[in-house]
Amino acid sequence: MSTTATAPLSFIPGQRWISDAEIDLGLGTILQSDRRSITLLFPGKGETRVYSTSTAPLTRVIFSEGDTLTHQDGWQMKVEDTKEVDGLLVYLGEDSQGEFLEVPETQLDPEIRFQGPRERLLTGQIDRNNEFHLRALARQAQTQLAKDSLRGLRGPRVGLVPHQLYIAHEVGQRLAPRVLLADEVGLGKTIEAGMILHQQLVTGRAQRALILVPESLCHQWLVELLRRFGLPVTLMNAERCQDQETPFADAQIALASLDWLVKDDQAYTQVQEESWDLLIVDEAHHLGWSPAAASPEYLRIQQLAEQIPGLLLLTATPEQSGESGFFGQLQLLDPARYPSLEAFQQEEGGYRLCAQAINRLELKQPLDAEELKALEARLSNDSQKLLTLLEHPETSDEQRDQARQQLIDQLLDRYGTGRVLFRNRRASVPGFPGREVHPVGLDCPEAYLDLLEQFNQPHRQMMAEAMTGIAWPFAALYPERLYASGNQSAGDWWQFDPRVDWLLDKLEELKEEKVLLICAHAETALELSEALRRRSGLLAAVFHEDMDLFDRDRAAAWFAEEAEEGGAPLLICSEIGSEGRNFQFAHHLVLFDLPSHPDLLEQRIGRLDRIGQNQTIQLHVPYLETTAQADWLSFCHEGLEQFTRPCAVGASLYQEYQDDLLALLSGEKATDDLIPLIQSSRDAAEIELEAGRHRLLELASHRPEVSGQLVAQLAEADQDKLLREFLEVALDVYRIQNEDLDEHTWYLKPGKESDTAVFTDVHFDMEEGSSATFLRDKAMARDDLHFLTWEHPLTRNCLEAATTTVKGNTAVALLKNPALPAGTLLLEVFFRLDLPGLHQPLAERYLPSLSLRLLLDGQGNNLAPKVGFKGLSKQLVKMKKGLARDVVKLRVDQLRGLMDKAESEAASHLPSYIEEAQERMRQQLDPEIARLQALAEHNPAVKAEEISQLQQVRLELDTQLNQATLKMDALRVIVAAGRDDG
Ligand SMILES: Nc1ncnc2c1ncn2[C@@H]1O[C@H](COP(=O)(O)OP(=O)(O)OP(=O)(O)O)[C@@H](O)[C@H]1O
Repeated sequence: MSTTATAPLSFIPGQRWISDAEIDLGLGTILQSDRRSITLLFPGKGETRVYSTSTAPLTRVIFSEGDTLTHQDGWQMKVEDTKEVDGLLVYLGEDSQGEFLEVPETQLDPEIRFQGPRERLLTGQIDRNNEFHLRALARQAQTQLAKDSLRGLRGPRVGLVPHQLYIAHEVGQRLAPRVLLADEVGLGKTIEAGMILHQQLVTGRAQRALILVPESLCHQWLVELLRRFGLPVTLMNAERCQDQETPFADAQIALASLDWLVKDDQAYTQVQEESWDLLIVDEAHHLGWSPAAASPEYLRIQQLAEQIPGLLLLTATPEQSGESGFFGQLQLLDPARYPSLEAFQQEEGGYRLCAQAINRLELKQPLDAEELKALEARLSNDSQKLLTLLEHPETSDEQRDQARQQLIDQLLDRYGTGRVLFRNRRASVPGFPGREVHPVGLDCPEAYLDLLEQFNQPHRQMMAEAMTGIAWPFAALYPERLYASGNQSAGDWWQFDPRVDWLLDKLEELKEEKVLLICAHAETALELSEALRRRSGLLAAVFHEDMDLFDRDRAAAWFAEEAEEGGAPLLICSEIGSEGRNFQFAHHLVLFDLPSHPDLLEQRIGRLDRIGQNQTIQLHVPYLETTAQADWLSFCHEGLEQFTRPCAVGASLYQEYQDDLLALLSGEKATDDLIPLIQSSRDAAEIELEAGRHRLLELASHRPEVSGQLVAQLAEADQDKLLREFLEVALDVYRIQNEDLDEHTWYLKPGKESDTAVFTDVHFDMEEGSSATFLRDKAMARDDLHFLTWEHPLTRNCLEAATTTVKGNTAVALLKNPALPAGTLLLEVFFRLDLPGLHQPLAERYLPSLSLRLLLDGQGNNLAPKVGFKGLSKQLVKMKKGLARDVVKLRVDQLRGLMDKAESEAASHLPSYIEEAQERMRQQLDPEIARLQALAEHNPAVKAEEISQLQQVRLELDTQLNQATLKMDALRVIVAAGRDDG
C-alpha cells in the first residue's frame, strides 16, 4: 500500500524516479546521466524529459519492507527484503500464491500513482500549508454538516417563518416524503415545497425532481426556485421537447405545465421513462376525483405517484371539489392508509374523541374509559405498552412525558390525516394585516333586468347556458356575458353598466395606488380593458387564459413595476389570475364580480392577502342591486363572512346548501330565509372543526416549541465563525480576491490566477466580481447580493474541491513555540470514515462523514485531546518546499514509525464510530418500520413486502456499516523551530 522516498546519492540508468513537478507522468526510468544532465523516460505516458543534475525536481522511489508493489504485468507482491545490484534495487517477497519472487525495479508498473497522504509525503509531494488547513477545515465542516439537522434549511433566501420551518424540517428529513401541503392561501406553500426539495437534494435523499404546476404559474415557480433556492431548474415545454427522444434526461429538476402533460401523450411517456425521486404538484385541487370517475389530470398524476417515491401536493383549498376530491388527494399520497372513501368518512367521525384524548395527554390527565375504549381500535401493541407505562406507579415523570408525547405522535399519525396533511391557518399565524370590505350597491340597468327576467324562465335557461357557457342560474351573476352573447348589434355592455362608471371614479381616486381587478371571464377582462382605454385613455395590463404564457408573465411584470418606471397602475385578471400569483405589493382588490364557488373567492383575496402584505387590504365589491349578484354577495359576506377572514367551512356549506343556493340565485328563495340558516350552520361546523379535525391539524401542522428552536438556530447562523474561516482560507487557496465591504459583506473578484472551477453553477459576475453577505435579512432585501451559507454553491464547490482532490493531503510546517526544543517533531494526522462497496446514496443518509484527528509527538503519544487544531495552526508558519522535502528525507524512519502508530491508534477508535453511524440509521428506520407494522394491524392494504423490504435494508446497512474503515486523509509534519527562531 505504500511507497517510499529517498536520499539519492547518484543517478544510474534503470533506476525509478518520479518528477515532483509532473506527478501525472507516473514512474520514470533513467535512460542516461552524466555530470550535467539526466534523461528520464516515463513509459506510462510515452514521454521523455531531460533535467539538469543540480536542480532536477526528482524523487527516487524505493519500496520498503511491508509495502506492496505492482509489477508491470499487473500482479502485486508484498516486499519482504531489498538488495542492491549495480546501483539498482531488487525487491524480494511473495506473491498472492505464496511463491517467492525477485522483482528488479526496472520491472515496476510505470502507471503507479501516489494519491494517499503517506505515499505523497514520502515521495516528496508536499502541499502548501494553507491547502492542508483548508482540507482540515473542510473535513471539520463536513462532520458538522452531516450531523446538522438544519441541513438544507440554511441556504434558502427566505425569511424565518415558524410554521414554514416546522413543516420543512418535519417533512424534508423524511425518506421519500408524501404529504399534502394545504396551508391557507398565501401562507407560503411554494416556499415550503422549495425548502423541502432543497433539503432533500442537499442531504442526498433525492437526486431528481419533477414539478408540475398550472401553466400560468410556471414562470413564477421558476423565478422562486432560482431566486430563493438557487436550484438548477429546467422549464420543459413542447418546444424544448421537439425532435428529442429523451428531452427530460438532462433535467435534474424539471418544471412543466400539468395541462401540457395531460394533453401531450408523447411528453408524458418521456416523463414516465425517467427516474425521479420527488414529484411536486401545485394547485392539486384540479385533480378531480370521485368514486365514479377520476379526471385525466388525476389519472396521470396517479400513475406518476405510483412510480415516484416522494410526492408533495400543494393546495390552499383541498376541498374545492368536495370531500371526495380531498379524499382523492389523500389516496394519491398514501393508498395504504386511505383505502376507501367510506372508511375515511367513518374515521372522521372519531376526530373529536381523538382530539379530546390528545388534549388530556397534553394536560397530563389520565384518559377516561370512553376515550380508551374508542381509541383501542386504532392503537396497536406499541401504543398499549405506552399506556401501560403511563399507568404504572413506578414510571418516572420523565418517562411519562416521553410516553405521552409518543402517544400523541401515534394518535396523530394513525388517527386522521396526521403525518400526511399540513394545514396552517391565518388565525394561528401572527402578523397578517386585516381586510376591509367596501360593497357598493349600484342600480341595475334596464337592459340587464330584462335579460335576467327573460332567461330565468325554465324553457330559456338552457339557452342562456348555451350562449354563455355558464350554467343557469350562475349565469345570472354575469349579466354582461348574457348581454354580450346576444346583443352584439345593440352596442357594448360597458357603455351602460354602472360598474364601469364606478370603476373609473375609483381608479381616479386611487390613482397613486396599484389596483388588482379580478373578474370571472376572459372576455369580460378584455372588454373592460378596451372600455377603460376608450373611455378614459387608461392603459391597463391584462391577464387571462387565452394569452400565451409569455404575454401573461409580461403583463404581470408590467403591473409589478414601479409607477415611476412606467409600471401599469391596474391589472385586469380573469379567474386564472386568481390562483397562485404573488401580487401582495398591491393593497386594493376590485372584485368586479364574484366567483361561483367560495374557495375561488378565497383564492382571489389570497393574491393580496399573503405573506409580504404590509397594509390592510381594501376589497372593493361593486354589485347590481336587486339581482342575483346582491344575493350572492349576502351568501359570501354575511353567510360565510369571507371578506373578513378565510372561511374554513365554505366548501362544505356550499355543498350542503347547494339546492338552496341555486334557489337563491334564481329568486325562488329569499336571503332573509337562507342566510341565517347558513350562519348558524357555519358557527356549528366551525365549533365542531375546532374541537375535532382542526385541533388535530393544528397539532400536526405546527409545533411552536420546535419551530422556535429552528428560528433561533438559523438566526445564529449569521455569525457562523467556521464558515467565515473556511471561506477566507478557500479564497486564499483558490486565489480569489476578497475585500471587506463591511463586517458581514464581502466583495469577491476572480483574477487571472484564480481557480475558476469553484464558480461552477454560481451565478457570478466573472468580469466585475460580485458581492456577498452572511446576513439573511440583508440578502433578502438585496437580490444583487449572494447569501453566503454552507449551502451556497460557492461554499459547496470549495468543500468538494478541498476534499475530493489530493491537494492539501500533505504539508510540512514550522512550529514557532519557544517552549519546545528545536527539531522536536510532531505528526498531525486526519482520518475519515470509508465504506468501500456500500450503496452510497442509501448509506450517506445515515453516515456522518466523520473525521478523526490525531497529533502524535516523537514518541507516538497522541496530544490531540490537549492541543487543538486551531490553536496549533496559529503557531505554524510555512516552510520552503526544498527544506520541507529535506526534513522528510532526514526523518523518514521516524515518520514511518509514527504513521504506523497513527494507523493503529485510529483503528482503536473505529468501533465507536461505526456504532454512531448504526445508531443514526436505526433511529431513522426503526420508527418507520414500527409505524408500518402498526398500520398493518388495522389496514390490510399495508403490504407485508413493504415492511420486509425496509427490514432488509436495515439489515444490509447494519452489516455493511460493520465493514467501514478509517482511512488516512491528510498528514502534516510539524517541526519546532526552537528558541532562536522564535
Ligand atoms: N419565508 C418567506 N420569506 C420570504 N418570502 C416569503 C416567505 N414565505 C412566503 N413568501 C412570499 O409570500 C408569497 C406567498 O408565498 P407562496 O406563493 O409560497 O404562498 P402559497 O401558499 O403557495 O400561495 P397560494 O395559496 O396562493 O398558492 C410569495 O410572494 C412568497 O415569495
